[in-house]
Amino acid sequence: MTAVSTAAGVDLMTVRDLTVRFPRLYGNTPVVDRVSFAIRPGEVVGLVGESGSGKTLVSLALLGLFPRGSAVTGSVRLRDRDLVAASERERRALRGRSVAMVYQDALTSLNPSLTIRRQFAQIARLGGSRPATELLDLVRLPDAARLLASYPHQLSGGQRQRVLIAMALARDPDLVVADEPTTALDVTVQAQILDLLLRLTAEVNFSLLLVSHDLGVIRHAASRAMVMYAGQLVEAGPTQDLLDRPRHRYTAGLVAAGRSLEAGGPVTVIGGAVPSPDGFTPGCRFAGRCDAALSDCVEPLVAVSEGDRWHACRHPQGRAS
Ligand SMILES: Nc1ncnc2c1ncn2[C@@H]1O[C@H](COP(=O)(O)OP(=O)(O)OP(=O)(O)O)[C@@H](O)[C@H]1O
Repeated sequence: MTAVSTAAGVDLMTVRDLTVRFPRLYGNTPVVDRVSFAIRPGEVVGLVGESGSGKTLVSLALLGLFPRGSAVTGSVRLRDRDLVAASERERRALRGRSVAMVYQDALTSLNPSLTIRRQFAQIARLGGSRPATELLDLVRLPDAARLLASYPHQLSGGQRQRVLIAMALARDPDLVVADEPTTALDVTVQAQILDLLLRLTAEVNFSLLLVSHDLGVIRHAASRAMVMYAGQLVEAGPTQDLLDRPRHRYTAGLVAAGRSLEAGGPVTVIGGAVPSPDGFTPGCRFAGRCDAALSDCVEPLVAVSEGDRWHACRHPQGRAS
């Protein structure tokens, strides 16, 4: 495992040996296994990995969110506070203020029965330091009066995602965790939202952890990238180096899979790492092999080892044999 280490005292967030288990489900087998990295102020870091590799659990841990039934060890230090050791009350106080999250699907993240104005008001009650109109301006949403009076379903996907980003910035966080922030959007809107997020990191001055299965997004946006596989951080480093000269064979597989997809090549096999009482079982989460065409696939790109071979993969459900 390659840990990212930076000079002590400079880092904003330092994760050391973060391990997450679900004892009642998987016994002693961790689903996140001794993950260590650091994020510096103002830095954009990419986190990639196949479905089920642990990206979301790591992202949530940065907000001090630990799912029910999980047993968490290691440390997640935000400046001088350890979120793992902190009480739930302390974690709640830090959440949103120091670290905020932008989720993939704005439609489900926003409350469908409240106007955007009411949703901003709720955040203001939690201690939001910027008025809604200023936040909407920041995310380049014109016509604030009309927008604030709207319900989420009355906005376009891109507008909703901008609203979500505005809400994440309401309390001036030091770190924003964006979990697949553009995946649910049209391709042209994806690029706009990504560029907006990047511009805001400099303008508003926050660090960004960008979780994505899309290597193009990571290459474009992140100066440093980390790769997760089966719960472990298997490789980390400057993005360009990591993607051009991957050292870990999973990263090499992921890069090759990405190229195959870009070239419009066929998508062959789905795979994943399924935690079981005996440890991680490499293989498909749903079934064995699949020769589905790309157009039949519905899940984000993953790559999988099958012996020494690596494959471009998408969701094969219904097509697996
Ligand atoms: N609340 C939970 N209870 C039990 N197991 C969980 C829970 N959350 C995650 N897991 C398991 O932990 C592993 C890592 O999950 P996680 O959601 O972090 O993966 P991921 O890399 O974010 O995947 P995806 O890209 O599909 O979102 C998976 O095997 C998942 O089934």
